[in-house]
Amino acid sequence: MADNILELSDVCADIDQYHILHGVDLALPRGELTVLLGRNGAGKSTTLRTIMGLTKVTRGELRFQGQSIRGVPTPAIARRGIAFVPEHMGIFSLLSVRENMVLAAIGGAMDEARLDWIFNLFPPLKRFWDKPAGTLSGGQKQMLAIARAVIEPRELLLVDEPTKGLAPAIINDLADAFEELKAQRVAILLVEQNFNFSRRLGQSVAVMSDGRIVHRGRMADLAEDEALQRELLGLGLGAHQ
Ligand SMILES: Nc1ncnc2c1ncn2[C@@H]1O[C@H](COP(=O)(O)OP(=O)(O)OP(=O)(O)O)[C@@H](O)[C@H]1O
Repeated sequence: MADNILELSDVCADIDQYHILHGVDLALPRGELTVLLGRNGAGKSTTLRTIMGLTKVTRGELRFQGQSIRGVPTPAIARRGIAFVPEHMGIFSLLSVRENMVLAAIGGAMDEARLDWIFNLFPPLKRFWDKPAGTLSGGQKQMLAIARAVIEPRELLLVDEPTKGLAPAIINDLADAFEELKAQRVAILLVEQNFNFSRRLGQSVAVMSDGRIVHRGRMADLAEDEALQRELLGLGLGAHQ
């Protein structure tokens, strides 16, 4: 059997009275970056929130490191080693970059060596260390949000659309940082709409449609198959430029 860090089988989830996930089957290989693709409204963000225990699961099973996390409270899921960077990043605008990081570290103490590694990953955070997070650019805020998620060693990182609204140069810096996280063998589930970014980083890929996974495989195979991209994602030639 493949060595999967997280497995979802037949997961159904509701938001209020709405059925949003309709039987999600997903397996994340340990130490790999998996991209979750799909059109707007397919259920990608809801899948991440469901893994974190933030939606009501009505059917199915979620296993992290072989153990069920269905019904486990969100803080306990985080303590088991899953970090979540939501689309809106969850940083504190009025607090400094340093204060944001201190709040993210368990017990408030930051490991010096780990902080050096983070500064190397995201140099602007060192430059703006004592500045309010609200004064950072969009890309720098995204860097801070990811840095907060990895200030403690993590087994699995869930990141929702980190490139949304960012300029190409910053997207490139973010891609470099994800390469470094991959090199550390952190498993990552990345929700993305930017196919070029996804293609560069993804090892495995899953595609969602209408609350289900409709394709799972190697990213290299999907990247080569333009007909499949069109069928699954509606991508035109523009995605390949
Ligand atoms: N709070 C909510 N109340 C009702 N419906 C919701 C709520 N949040 C999401 N939905 C619905 O759930 C479905 C899946 O949304 P979700 O945000 O998970 O999709 P997505 O694939 O991440 O798309 P996007 O890229 O647009 O965020 C959509 O039809 C959306 O309208």
